[in-house]
Amino acid sequence: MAITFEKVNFSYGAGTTLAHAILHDVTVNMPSGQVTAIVGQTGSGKSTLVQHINGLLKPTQGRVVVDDFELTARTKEKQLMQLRQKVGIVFQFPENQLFANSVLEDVMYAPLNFGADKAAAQAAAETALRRVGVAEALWQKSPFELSGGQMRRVAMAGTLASDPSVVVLDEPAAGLDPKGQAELLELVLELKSLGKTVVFISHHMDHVVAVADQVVVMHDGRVVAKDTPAVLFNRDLDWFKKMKLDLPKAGQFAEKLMAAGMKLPERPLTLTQLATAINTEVGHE
Ligand SMILES: Nc1ncnc2c1ncn2[C@@H]1O[C@H](COP(=O)(O)OP(=O)(O)OP(=O)(O)O)[C@@H](O)[C@H]1O
Repeated sequence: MAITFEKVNFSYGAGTTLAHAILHDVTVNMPSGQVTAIVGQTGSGKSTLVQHINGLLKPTQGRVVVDDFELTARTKEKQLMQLRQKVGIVFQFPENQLFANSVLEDVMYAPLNFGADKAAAQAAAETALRRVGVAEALWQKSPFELSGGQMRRVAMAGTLASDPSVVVLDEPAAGLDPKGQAELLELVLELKSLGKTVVFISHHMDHVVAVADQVVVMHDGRVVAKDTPAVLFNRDLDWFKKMKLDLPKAGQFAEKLMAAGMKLPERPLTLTQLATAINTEVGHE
């Protein structure tokens, strides 16, 4: 499912004296079945942008089209269920997304909410928990007894259990160790191989190099570039400094991949290749 932003402007508190304009004339498309990474310095509007994809936020002006669904300032709350069935989102702070007494119950919520019966919801939840690597021993525990990395995986399973066509991940690598990061990237590639459209926000340029088909760069609420990683990371260093993006690390990562005999467009990588490359890059956020 393709996603298109057309001249989207967004202000928190629109129409009040506290209006705070965040997105300015954002026009960008995220092609169906591909992985789009959103990068940009902190506060550049990345989370605000992606929260438009499932209608958590609505454009103050302009429109967002997801497949055949059109989201505008006039879209009614009750129409949003249709959009939310297509789009699953995992938030930056996944603990805010967990609520039930047990991990399994938590992950069953979305399929139940979208009309699955209990047996089907449980089967979907179990498949999703296995896919994201949550051990069966944890399924009856309270989600709040888990580590940050485990909570993130449960939140991810909760999103995948209803089999959305579009998966949006807001900084999914936060709180994951290098092995977890490599597994996450592998999951992103697996979602792509299942035909899903994946949008992920990242501060890890190495992750972006590894899995993104295209990279959207945000700066002060505007989209300032949309390129393939190979084209983007060949830009002039001063441009990256201006955008406050950590290119040297991405460059080193790309060099390491190439030294290991891989060309940038040559993907997917294996889990071992990703883990090796990421392990040598530990130390940044
Ligand atoms: N609920 C809100 N009300 C008012 N302003 C907000 C709200 N949420 C975010 N903002 C402001 O919007 C701007 C963009 O925030 P956003 O979270 O979209 O940036 P980001 O690029 O995702 O940042 P980060 O990388 O730190 O997560 C920031 O100036 C932030 O202070």
